[in-house]
Amino acid sequence: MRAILTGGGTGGHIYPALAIARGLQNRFPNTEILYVGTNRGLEADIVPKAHFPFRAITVSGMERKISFTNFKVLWQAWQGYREAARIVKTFKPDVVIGTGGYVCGPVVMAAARRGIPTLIHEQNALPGITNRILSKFVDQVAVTFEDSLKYFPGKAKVTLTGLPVRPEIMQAKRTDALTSLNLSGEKLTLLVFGGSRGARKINQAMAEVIKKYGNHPKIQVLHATGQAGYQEFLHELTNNGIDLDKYVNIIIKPYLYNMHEALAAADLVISRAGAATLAELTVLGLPSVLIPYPYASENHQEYNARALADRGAAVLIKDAELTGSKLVGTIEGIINQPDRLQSMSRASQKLGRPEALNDIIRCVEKILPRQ
Ligand SMILES: CC(=O)N[C@H]1[C@@H](OP(=O)(O)OP(=O)(O)OC[C@H]2O[C@@H](n3ccc(=O)[nH]c3=O)[C@H](O)[C@@H]2O)O[C@H](CO)[C@@H](O)[C@@H]1O
Repeated sequence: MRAILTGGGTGGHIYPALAIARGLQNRFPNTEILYVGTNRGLEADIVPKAHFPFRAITVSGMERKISFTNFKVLWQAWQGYREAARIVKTFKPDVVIGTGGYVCGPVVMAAARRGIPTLIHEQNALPGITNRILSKFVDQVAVTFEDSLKYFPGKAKVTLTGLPVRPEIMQAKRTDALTSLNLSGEKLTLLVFGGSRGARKINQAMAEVIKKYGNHPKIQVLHATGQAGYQEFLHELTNNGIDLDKYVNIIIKPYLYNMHEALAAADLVISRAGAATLAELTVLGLPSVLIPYPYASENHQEYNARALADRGAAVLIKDAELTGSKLVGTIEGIINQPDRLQSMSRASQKLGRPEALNDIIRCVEKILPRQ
């Protein structure tokens, strides 16, 4: 079996593609993978490190208004299409799988035009433009959120699969995680982070939360500021008269490399609303306060957050409305009613899709020619 995976720009498109590549190799031993991306996207760095062969094509994103740059982009798209068509012709894949981002366009189109089975995976509740266009040409569309089904009208070929999460996230044990993170088993754990790069706005609001819960007998906080915001946040705390050395129940880190343990230890999560984060929260049935990143393309994080908030699994706070006191008030409103925490947790669990990877692989099987 030979498969081309394509998707790129940000980690949000690349990690699902890598998970699917590994899933295919487990299901079909001897699967040969080729990953097609661009040299400018993060995939050029991440994919070779994940030990998959990588080929780059020329392609870049359109501006959303008519401009000279767009003519250049169209010319590049045509070049990219020809490069993709050559790669598809020589690699002779049995299936081509796209996970979003501009680079998917020419690669998946080139395969579809040659009659090669194609599948795309959409991570967000509001689908990206490339996937919306490609959905008209591919054999299967796998989606993460029920809310995005309406953007893909060809029902027969659209399947709600969810987004694969890292295996260690489902395996981590709470008691081991608490010990490893130096947290207490007697306190309620608030886990706070702002997506993989952190979020300044969330950090700013957290100063008040830390002031409120510093040395609280029943509550502890694990907060990842993002690498870039760490020093600034520590200064902010000092300026607010907060001396972290005096608080035994507050842990501040630049980044959580052991997110599987942090999630296993958490009772309530405060974060942005990226698709991977939400897949992790729901697979574990974690309740959350979500503050969508407002500058994500077409504000898609708000749609992701609403998919949870509308079903009672999360409380949504708009970034523009976020203040320290609003965050404290929202947290208090949840943790002071034990029933609410539990009902949010049950609603979150209902949305979790621990079988996401297997379901995506089953979609691939459906379109493969009979062996
Ligand atoms: C800013 C932006 O446009 N982000 C988009 C990007 O997500 P992006 O990949 O930036 O963000 P996600 O929330 O999807 O994932 C963040 C990942 O980082 C991990 N993590 C985070 C902090 C930390 O300290 N340690 C750690 O391990 C989280 O567990 C999660 O697995 O692609 C996703 C899928 O298309 C979109 O839904 C997001 O909106």
